[in-house]
Amino acid sequence: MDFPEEVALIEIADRYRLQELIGAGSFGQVYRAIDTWQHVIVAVKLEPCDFRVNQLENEEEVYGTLKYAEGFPVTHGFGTMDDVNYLVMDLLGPSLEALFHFCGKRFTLGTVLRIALQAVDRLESLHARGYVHRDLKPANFLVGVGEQTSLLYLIDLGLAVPYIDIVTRTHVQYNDEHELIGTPLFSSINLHHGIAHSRRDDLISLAYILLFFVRGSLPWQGIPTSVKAKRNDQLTRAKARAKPSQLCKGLPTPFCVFVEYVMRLEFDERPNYLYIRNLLRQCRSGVVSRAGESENAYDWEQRPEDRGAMYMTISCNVGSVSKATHEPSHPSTE
Ligand SMILES: Nc1ncnc2c1ncn2[C@@H]1O[C@H](COP(=O)(O)OP(=O)(O)OP(=O)(O)O)[C@@H](O)[C@H]1O
Repeated sequence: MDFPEEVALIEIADRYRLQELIGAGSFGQVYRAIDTWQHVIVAVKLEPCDFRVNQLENEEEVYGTLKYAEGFPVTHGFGTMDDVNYLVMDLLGPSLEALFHFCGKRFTLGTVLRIALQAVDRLESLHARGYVHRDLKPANFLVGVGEQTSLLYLIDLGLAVPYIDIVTRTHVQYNDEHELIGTPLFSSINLHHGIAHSRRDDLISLAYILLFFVRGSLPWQGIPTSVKAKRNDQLTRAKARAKPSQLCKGLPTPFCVFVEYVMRLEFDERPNYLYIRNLLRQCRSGVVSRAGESENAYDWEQRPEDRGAMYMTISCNVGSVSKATHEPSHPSTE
């Protein structure tokens, strides 16, 4: 489908009139749109049918299994129009990537822990349905809109795959011949070694994301992230050198215990989400009692007068600092 300059001329499925581009990744473009039947605003993700790998159908299917789970957008339609696949879903707010930039590229520990507790819940929900996400990064966590601005959503399930074999109902077999999929900055060392992605790798990515938020950077940032083996060796070595105790320097002990725990998980081990939540809660009670920090505000909510400007600045999440490696045969974007 050739897009006219004026996107507002495009109506998807004779119903969803595109208004504005609000996000773009390696796979598709996401538009704010108006549902002309229900008169509500929605998000429409578009993916060219002739794209090298079509993922939108998979994404729709995985969202379908999460219909009643908190913190995942509800989908309202999927189909093909001309040569474009479309997925209609709830419109959400800015991503943690955009909010991180808005807050000067660092979050306080209090905000990181609030994010962490919700993110663990999202992963538990997804894993309970038999899927691993495989592309966790700040751009894939969004806050809600309206009454839901405190709720963290997990999106972009196009790369999600089952970790349970549907025939045998057992965990998929260990295999170390996989290409790296996902976002190299946040991928676990297991994935650099070619090991199949399992639940532990989602949790390790989450740990890296949280460390990135609270430290402002990761030690291996800046190392080129091409899938070419040699360059990944460099990245793998840098990750291996960074011990949890160093990564967590200055952070409360339970946070370090959490990072060590997820890094020690076995390939097919069920993570103890309750244990993780308890560790994070222990950190949180320390933070709240020490700093007298407001229980209910994220960093980006601290100055309500900035909120309008914030939404103006970050309403268009086009582009991303951390792009994914989605397909083995194509080098990752950096
Ligand atoms: N439901 C939504 N509401 C509001 N914004 C959204 C929604 N879904 C996606 N976005 C925005 O669009 C961006 C790209 O979306 P998404 O990650 O689904 O696309 P992608 O092509 O798979 O991206 P990537 O290549 O980064 O994996 C998101 O980071 C987010 O900013």
